[in-house]
Amino acid sequence: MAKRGFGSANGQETEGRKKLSKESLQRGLQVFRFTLPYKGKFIIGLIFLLFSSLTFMGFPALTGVLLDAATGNETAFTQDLDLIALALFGVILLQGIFSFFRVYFFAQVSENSIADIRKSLYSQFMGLPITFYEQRRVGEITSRITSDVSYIQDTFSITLAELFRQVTTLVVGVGLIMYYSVKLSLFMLATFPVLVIFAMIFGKRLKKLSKKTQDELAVTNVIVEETLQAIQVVKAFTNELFEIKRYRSAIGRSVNTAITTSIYRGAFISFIIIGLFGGIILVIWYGATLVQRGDLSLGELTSFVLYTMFIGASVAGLGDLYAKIQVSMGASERILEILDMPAEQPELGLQPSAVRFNGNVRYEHVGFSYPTRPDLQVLHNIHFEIRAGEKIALVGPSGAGKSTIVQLLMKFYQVDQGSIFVDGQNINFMPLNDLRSNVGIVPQEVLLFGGTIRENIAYGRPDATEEEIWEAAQKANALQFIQSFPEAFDTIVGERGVKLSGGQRQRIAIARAILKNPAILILDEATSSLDSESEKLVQDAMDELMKDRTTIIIAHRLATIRKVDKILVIDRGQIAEEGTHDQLSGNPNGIYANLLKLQFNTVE
Ligand SMILES: Nc1ncnc2c1ncn2[C@@H]1O[C@H](COP(=O)(O)OP(=O)(O)OP(=O)(O)O)[C@@H](O)[C@H]1O
Repeated sequence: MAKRGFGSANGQETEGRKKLSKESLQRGLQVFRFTLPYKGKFIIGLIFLLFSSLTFMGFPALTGVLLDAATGNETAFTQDLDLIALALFGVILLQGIFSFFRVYFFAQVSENSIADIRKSLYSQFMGLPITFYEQRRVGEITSRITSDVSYIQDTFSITLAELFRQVTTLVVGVGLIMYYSVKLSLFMLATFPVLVIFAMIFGKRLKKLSKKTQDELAVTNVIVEETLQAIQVVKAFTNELFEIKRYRSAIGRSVNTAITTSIYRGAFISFIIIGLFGGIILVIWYGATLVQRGDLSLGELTSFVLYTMFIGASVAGLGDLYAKIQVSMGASERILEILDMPAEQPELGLQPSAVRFNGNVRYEHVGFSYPTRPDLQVLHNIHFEIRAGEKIALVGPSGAGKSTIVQLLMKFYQVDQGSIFVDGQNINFMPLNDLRSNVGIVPQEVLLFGGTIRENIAYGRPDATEEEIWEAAQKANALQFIQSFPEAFDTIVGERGVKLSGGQRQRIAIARAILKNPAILILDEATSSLDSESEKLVQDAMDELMKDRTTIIIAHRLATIRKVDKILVIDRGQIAEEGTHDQLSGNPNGIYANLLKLQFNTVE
């Protein structure tokens, strides 16, 4: 039952951490185009960042001067300890103020540009064709707008500033220590490469283990996600214990890996502590000998040691920043890849279409295979015509291609062979908005959005008035049950609301379609049968909806389609028979007559 590999959103984090190549960097950096509208604020933020980094670098120097003044060393620019201490306060105060503005301006840039990225992504999601969604998991797509975007947000708000700060610290710091003592600086810098090489080897191993821990955790999350989604199945098969055991052993594995990882992490941290502080002890020791020889003052040594610590911290920080940048470059590549995909209709208008069709539909020798399964031809030479206002029914065995025929009319997919015409116009050369706003659909499985019944009906036409909604509900035979709820049209439905029955949901869908008032209607009959009273209410509502509209009914119960103008029997992607109910049932060897017999017997 478990869908292995589902919910890979967690794995994405590590997956996306590719090595930075020149091309990936160039591509990834394009995400900065979203900060362009805020470049003024970005530059101001950068200036404050520079100020705050530089003032911070004044702190060790002044501390050294304070010590030199205290020990009566002539090199101090003043011997007034109070004044130097005040200057130290001043530096820290300035640093605090600059930091405030840096955070404030960077937040403005990052929040606004991240919001812009999210808006663009969502608009793009709305505009991408159905095939995009068929080739990807929903979890994978949503992680673009959730986790990938947050990686970039981190970059805009923290990582970039940190990078800038660390580099400034490194450059200015190395310059300053050179100024204090070239000898000591060279001695200090000689200890660094050793530390860095060790840290890199350790770090790599740790990264691998962390990935393994994450993957193990992802597996446990998949179990929770799946079983909670399909809790009814778990309970129906009394597999609770089985699932508990499965979850427990997955958790056990993840704990074991996490503990092994923590040993490495602990070792890594102690290495850094011992290595780094060991290095500092060496520097202090060598520095002390220089002080003893009179080559360096005590204050200078103190400043030197403080700068060394700053430099050490920024080198250590840079590795972490590099990893973060890798992740966000990966995330930005994935986001840009989606933004650069061709949308279904580039002209996606915000205005509803004003074009009104008559409803003449013609399929001319249509052949089709789904883009996801190009080797399987689903439709062959489908050829028929419906004149405005006529009603036709598509019948045939499951998997014959009935739904595919109507999906092509909505242009969810492009036909491979032949063409489809609406009012004599090839739908390939027609604005999608015009086409789809003239086609209404009442699907088999009605999906309601979380919200009120009113909102769900108004989905057919968001600008509908209260009276129109009321009228549509009445025509759809839905008014009675809606008014039986204490909250009537304000009743919340959907996942966290009242659960409506199949027949009630269908009538909401019919009310939606009535509001939309399309020239062409597609009725996909529900396979699960309703009780006879509900069935009659739904059927009456459908009859009302079909009035004066071209209608295509995907029929599962043949009793409901006796009055249609034409029945097309679809078999293995072809029109096997065509005619009225009387014509088709008169042919005892025909598929339709046999289907009729079969259903008749089943009903009996
Ligand atoms: N999105 C899709 N991608 C790939 N193949 C598909 C897709 N949808 C349907 N198919 C395949 O196309 C064929 C026709 O399916 P279709 O849903 O049109 O049949 P149907 O007659 O409507 O069946 P039913 O009565 O069970 O709804 C089937 O073989 C099905 O597996």
